[in-house]
Amino acid sequence: MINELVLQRRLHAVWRKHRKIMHYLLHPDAALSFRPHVLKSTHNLLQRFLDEPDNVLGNLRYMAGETIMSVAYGLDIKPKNDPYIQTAEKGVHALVAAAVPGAFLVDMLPFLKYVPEWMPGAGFQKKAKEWAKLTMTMLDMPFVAAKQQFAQGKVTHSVTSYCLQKVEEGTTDESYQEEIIRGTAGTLYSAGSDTTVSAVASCILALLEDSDILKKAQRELDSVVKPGHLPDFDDMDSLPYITAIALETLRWRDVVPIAIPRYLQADDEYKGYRIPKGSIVIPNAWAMLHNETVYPDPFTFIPERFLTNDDKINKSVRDPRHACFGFGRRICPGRFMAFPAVWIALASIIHSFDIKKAVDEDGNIIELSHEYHSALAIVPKPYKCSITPRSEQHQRAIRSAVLEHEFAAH
Ligand code: HEM
Repeated sequence: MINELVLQRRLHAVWRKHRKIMHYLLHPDAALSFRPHVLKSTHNLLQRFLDEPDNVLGNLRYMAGETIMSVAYGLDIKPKNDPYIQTAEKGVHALVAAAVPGAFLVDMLPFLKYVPEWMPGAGFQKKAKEWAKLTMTMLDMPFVAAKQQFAQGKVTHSVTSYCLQKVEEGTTDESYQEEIIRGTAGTLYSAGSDTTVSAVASCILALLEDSDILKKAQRELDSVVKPGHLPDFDDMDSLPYITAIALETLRWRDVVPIAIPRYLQADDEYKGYRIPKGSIVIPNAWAMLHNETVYPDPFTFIPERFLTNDDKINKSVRDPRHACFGFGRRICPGRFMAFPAVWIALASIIHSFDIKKAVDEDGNIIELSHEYHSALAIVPKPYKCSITPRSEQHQRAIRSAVLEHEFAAH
């Protein structure tokens, strides 16, 4: 018991240090400094859709991976089969599988952890070892590369380079220890990749079901973005319908339907109900975001619910960000980067491509199953659709934006 308490305190202290660094580098103003990283991976995503239009989920994963690799470590990735992304994806899958509540009998029956590995049904122990190895590699590999880059003086703005700089300057702040920096960067990857993929992939599903929304959004973009250009963050205030689409996406298919469970450290009370110390409380964000008194017809994708009659964002409708990014001390520290990242990905895809349901060899429309992988963050299962550039000009704008990023890097 005492050992467990000591371990819990130690983990809590580490978590607080991670949060401190994340808060410092990802608060609203600081998050602005990562917008170039986000824009670059968004433009690369558009180019991937030109080259591999059928690989929707794969392309989105690559974009999210590229963003986080550059934000967390300042690493550039290869256009295909990047070893950092591949390693991180394996590590994240291990973490996701282990984090599904109740996926393993040992979650319910803790005494099972004492059962030997060779016993039938004790497969979780073997899995736990494999997963531990994958997550350690995921933490180490990009961190070692980022450290080497830093030592060679090739410094790109990132969470790791900022922290290593603090160490070099001789900071006495205990948060800047190698273990903590490595853990912080690794946590960003595991928390920030599937979540962004989920949001953008869900929105594409919604647009496939209602082509009027896509057309209306394209009209708005055409009236704001100059021909031959791509949307930018500066356009956000002029594109309320795109913002409404992003908000509706985060509400409609809430990425993390139930937030991280909490363990009550003291007795509490809610609406007359006593909640004793030691209880586990699980915030149900899904219920909040599908409450029909707040959001009428909650299972239908209706971006207009967030607009006034004169097409401005309606401040009197509850913003889904009050629930979709979690609550209290564990609220998503990446939220000030995450929302703009989802927004620019959606604006750019909608601006550049026509998106339609796919047809089979006989010309029949392939309907969508809307199936999701169930984990802490839900992600749509791979689906087929047709993504084609809206014109030659849109295609050229994508290729030249990607080239500009390449020139800027050299
Ligand atoms: C649409 C995108 C995203 C959504 C919907 C989302 C949502 C969430 C939610 C609901 C939580 C749990 C909060 C709670 O239990 O109260 C969380 C945690 C977290 N998120 Fe996000 N997130 C997104 C993107 C990101 C990004 C891009 C990053 C990193 C740059 C990030 C970093 C984190 C971290 C590190 C945690 C763990 C916090 C902790 O354990 O204290 N998230 N996120």
